[in-house]
Amino acid sequence: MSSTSRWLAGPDAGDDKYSRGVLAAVTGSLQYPGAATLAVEGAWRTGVGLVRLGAPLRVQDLVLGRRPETIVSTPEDLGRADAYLLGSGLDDPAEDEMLRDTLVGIADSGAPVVLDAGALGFAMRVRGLCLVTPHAGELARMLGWLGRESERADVVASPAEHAAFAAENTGAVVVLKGATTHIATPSGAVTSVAAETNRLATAGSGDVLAGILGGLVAQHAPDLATREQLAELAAAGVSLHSRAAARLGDRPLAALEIAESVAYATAELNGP
Ligand SMILES: NC(=O)C1=CN([C@@H]2O[C@H](COP(=O)(O)OP(=O)(O)OC[C@H]3O[C@@H](n4cnc5c(N)ncnc54)[C@H](O)[C@@H]3O)[C@@H](O)[C@H]2O)[C@@H](O)CC1
Ligand SMILES: Nc1ncnc2c1ncn2[C@@H]1O[C@H](COP(=O)(O)OP(=O)(O)O)[C@@H](O)[C@H]1O
Repeated sequence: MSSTSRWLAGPDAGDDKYSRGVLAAVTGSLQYPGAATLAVEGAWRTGVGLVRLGAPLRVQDLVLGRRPETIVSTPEDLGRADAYLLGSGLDDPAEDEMLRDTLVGIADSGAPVVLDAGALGFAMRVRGLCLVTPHAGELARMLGWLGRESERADVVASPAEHAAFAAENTGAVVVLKGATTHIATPSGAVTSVAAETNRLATAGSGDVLAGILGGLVAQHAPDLATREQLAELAAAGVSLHSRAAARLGDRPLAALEIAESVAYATAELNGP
């Protein structure tokens, strides 16, 4: 079994929806409602057992219209999960005290967490395993919070080194997105995954990746013990995202198509 397909294996006869992993996502907002649909679709298509979504009512309705399998609630009433995805399409949680308290509670819970976009600021608070998924501009912002003032151009000029610095100083596994995605662990190891297609450069594509990573982390939460394993899972997720786009051919892509394609890309990567 390849290091990628190890993380993409399907259920066996003894499995049920709970043993296949429960992901709880706090994604989407009134400003960016669509990000929740993209992340939730990406997560479902990895084969996770159940996806819960905590979001405003309008966002819940949009997601249910697309994926009625999802269990929806407000963020405060999310319930128990094996892993959490926080942040894609989220307004700045610092502006909303109730939302911030909910995210702090999740960060403190010890469960594995994937942080994207509006929740990247929680990286230092997460007690369990933590994966963060910034693009170059977001990583520059994170580095400022860590006391290393940086511009997006600095990150682009030496991406692996900046990703490793952020990983070492937050304790999180950093997935620095781009045409080549650099995955850094706090010990300083960096794995680089070149995208199979530049068609991934489209709005919402990163929200789909966050959903994929959340879905995979939820499926493997019981056997994820180290940050090195989490980094290996992240590399598999990045390859899956890339394959999902590339298998659609060299044509313009919308992010939801990439999410839909994830299930078929899984089958391709797992081989016959
Ligand atoms: N359909 C959706 O709901 C989408 C939601 N998204 C969410 O949007 C939020 C912001 O993500 P970003 O990656 O845009 O954050 P960035 O930090 O790159 O940009 C923040 C804001 O700056 C502006 N901006 C930055 N670069 C620009 C440029 N070159 N030209 C014009 N405007 C520019 C945009 O208004 C943008 O929203 C995240 O929460 C993300 O998850 C995006 O993923 C796109 C799709
Ligand atoms: N030129 C490119 N070639 C290939 N993949 C890219 C390119 N630019 C960005 N990507 C990928 O597309 C996704 C974009 O994510 P992100 O920047 O968060 O956008 P969004 O916020 O719109 O979802 C990431 O997975 C990134 O690795």
